[in-house]
Amino acid sequence: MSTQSLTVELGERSYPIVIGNGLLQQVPNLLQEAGISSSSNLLIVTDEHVAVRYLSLLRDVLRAAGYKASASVIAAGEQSKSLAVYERIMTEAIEAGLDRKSAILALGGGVVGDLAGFVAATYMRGIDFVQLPTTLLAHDSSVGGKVAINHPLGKNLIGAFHQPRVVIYDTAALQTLPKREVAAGFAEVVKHGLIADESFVDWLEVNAQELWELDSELLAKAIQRGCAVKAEIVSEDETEQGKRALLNLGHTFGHAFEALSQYSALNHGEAIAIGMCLAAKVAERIGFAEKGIYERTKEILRLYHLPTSWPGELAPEAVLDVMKRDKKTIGGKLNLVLPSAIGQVEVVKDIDEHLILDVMREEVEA
Ligand SMILES: NC(=O)c1ccc[n+]([C@@H]2O[C@H](COP(=O)([O-])OP(=O)(O)OC[C@H]3O[C@@H](n4cnc5c(N)ncnc54)[C@H](O)[C@@H]3O)[C@@H](O)[C@H]2O)c1
Ligand SMILES: O=C(O)C(=O)C[C@@H](O)[C@H](O)[C@H](O)COP(=O)(O)O
Ligand SMILES: [Zn+2]
Repeated sequence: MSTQSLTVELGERSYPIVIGNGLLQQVPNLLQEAGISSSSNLLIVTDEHVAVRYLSLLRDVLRAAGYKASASVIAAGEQSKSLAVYERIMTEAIEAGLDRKSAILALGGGVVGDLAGFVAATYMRGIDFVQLPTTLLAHDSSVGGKVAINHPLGKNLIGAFHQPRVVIYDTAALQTLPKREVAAGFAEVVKHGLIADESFVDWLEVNAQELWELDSELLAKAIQRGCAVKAEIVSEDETEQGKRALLNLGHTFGHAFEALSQYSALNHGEAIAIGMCLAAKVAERIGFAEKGIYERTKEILRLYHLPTSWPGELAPEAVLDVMKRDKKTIGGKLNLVLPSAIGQVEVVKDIDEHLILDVMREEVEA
């Protein structure tokens, strides 16, 4: 497969997303093209699973090209998106002598990208960072500049908008992903189809088996289309004044599931898969979408081995309380992203909370 590139158009802060097999070897060249010089120290942030597979390779190619890079290795998993781990990386950045011309390289999935990006956004009031995604889900998290850590009371509540200088996506890394994480990544791929492109949803249905087996040509197409949907929306509305909220399909429910399960029982992709089903069911119930959208949403997510039913013991009332801390909630009013058809979504305001509770209670009993 050849290397593909697309651009997130943001004026002076525009940047490329470069996608290809074996791209970790090309990191020094791509850093130079992005204007990241070898005069100041770099800090690679990664997690323990990724470090054992890819850290030496990255350090070796950087060293050979004259870059000096320290590494900060965090525990794998969502619980690392915390103030405590943020503080630890900050300390390591200071000890490594990072200055205002330094850059942070986020080598990993969305946890590493969100956390390292937030360190970069705040270290000395903001330094450069580069996304080196290694999960399928990170086709979404590495693009768009939302960087954040979690609070026990709510997901991504502490964060910033800080765009990377370049996204370097080595698709070879996906071959070592555990299947549960492959499934999680497809939740966001499917989301991009459900938001913006019915024909992409059809294609994801037809090719589900080959995609699940990580056929490299098809996978690269899925990643490119997902990134393109995201890049276009981010280019129009970088800081979520309007349209960008559409990328949050399923997330008001999903983020509440994650927070209530202490960021451990469900991963992000699983949580938003269930969330997208609930959004479809609410949409049908209020007459916003035609009957059938809930079933089709569930079916496509099942093709990718994702959960579609209520997560365990969580009480709907508790879920609703946490949903109210969603960043789309304004003046105490919940705003939900709902599908009107496959490939079309809108933010719907002032939905009766009792109706949302009824839908969730039905799911508990189903
Ligand atoms: N900023 C955004 O726009 C955005 C978008 C979507 C999701 N997110 C965030 O992304 C996070 C989820 O990201 P994720 O699903 O990538 O999770 P993750 O970063 O926790 O990675 C999942 C697991 O896969 C392992 N792993 C990563 N790459 C591997 C590889 N190549 N081989 C083997 N194992 C590998 C990790 O160690 C981890 O155990 C959530 O915190 C979510 O909120 C952010
Ligand atoms: O980039 C966006 O905008 C998204 O909403 C993408 C989501 O997949 C992602 O999970 C994001 O981190 C959620 O943002 P939040 O503002 O709801 O925390
Ligand atoms: Zn998400």
